[in-house]
Amino acid sequence: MAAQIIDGKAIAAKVRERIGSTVSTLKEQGITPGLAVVLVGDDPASRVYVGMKKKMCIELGMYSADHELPSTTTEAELLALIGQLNADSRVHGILVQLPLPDHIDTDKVLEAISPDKDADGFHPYNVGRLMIGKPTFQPCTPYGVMVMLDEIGYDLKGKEVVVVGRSNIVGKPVALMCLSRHATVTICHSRTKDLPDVVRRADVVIAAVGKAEMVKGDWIKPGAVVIDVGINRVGEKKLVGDVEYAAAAERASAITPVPGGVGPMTIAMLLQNTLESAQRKVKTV
Ligand SMILES: NC(=O)C1=CN([C@@H]2O[C@H](COP(=O)(O)OP(=O)(O)OC[C@H]3O[C@@H](n4cnc5c(N)ncnc54)[C@H](OP(=O)(O)O)[C@@H]3O)[C@@H](O)[C@H]2O)C=CC1
Ligand SMILES: Nc1nc(=O)c2c([nH]1)NC[C@@H]1CN(c3ccc(C(=O)N[C@@H](CCC(=O)O)C(=O)O)cc3)C=[N+]21
Repeated sequence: MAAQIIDGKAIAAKVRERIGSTVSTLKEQGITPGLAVVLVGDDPASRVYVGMKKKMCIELGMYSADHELPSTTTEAELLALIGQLNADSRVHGILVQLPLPDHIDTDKVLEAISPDKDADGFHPYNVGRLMIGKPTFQPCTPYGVMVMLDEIGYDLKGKEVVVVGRSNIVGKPVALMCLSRHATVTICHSRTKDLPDVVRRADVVIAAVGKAEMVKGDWIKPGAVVIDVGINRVGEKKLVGDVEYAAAAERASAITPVPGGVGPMTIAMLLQNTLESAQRKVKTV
């Protein structure tokens, strides 16, 4: 049976529509949710993402503040900008696009962002909240994966989830979110033994490795759900995921495509986090 294709583009559009109407209500109360995006250097892919974020912010009626800095920006200059954005009452969410140039200490920068404006959910305070099961800002990509599973009505309780990849921005947080929904979770990485056999146990496979089509179709248990977070450029223009899509789609019950899967959800959830931040502020003033 052909797999259901989980249309991230369509689900993201739905999420944005909901955000848009809540933004209108907030504006009537005199609050415009605002997102600041900081880009250091001129990585072309980063530029594309930053452009998409800005466009969507404006479409939804949010305030958008963009800061594009040269790659020669010092750590002190970047920290000073973050200090300004922390203090700026128009800004409810701050995102510093990663990766940063090598001469800048990424951890230091992420920790400088006020935890109550941390739209990426990367600050140790928010990571800790997620760890103890009391999330405030949830990292966008894993949050988007959860919304996709909700959208297809998939209940994780008691299911075997195998996450391939253990990064702080995808693998670890997505594993914690599945755990909090009562899945039995295995996290794999570059030193995992017999990866194909581990993946074969999975009711849900979440691939976040960054290696084109490394998860093979015949590793997928028939009927499993496949979430492909990977974005790999092959050749000039083509994008592929971390999963061998065509072969996996023959066995899976549902699968996310690349492009048009998890990627668009990430941006939608960034806007959602900014909105939630503005809403929390309304409650405290
Ligand atoms: N769709 C979206 O919105 C987003 C997509 N991405 C994409 O997701 C992918 C992963 O990103 P990210 O988490 O940042 O990547 P990282 O490079 O930070 O992490 C990759 C992980 O994969 C593991 N790994 C590498 N090789 C293997 C292997 N042969 N077998 C098993 N595990 C392996 C690494 O293991 P170890 O820890 O042992 O080194 C590491 O834990 C990338 O393609 C990225 O572009 C990322 C963010 C958002
Ligand atoms: N502080 C920070 N937060 C991030 O969330 C962050 C980051 N830095 N650095 C880079 C990664 C990557 N990332 C993506 C977001 C959207 C798509 C996306 O929308 N992709 C489209 C394709 C877009 C294209 O054609 O290039 C899709 O999958 O359909 C992809 C990747 C966010 N990241």
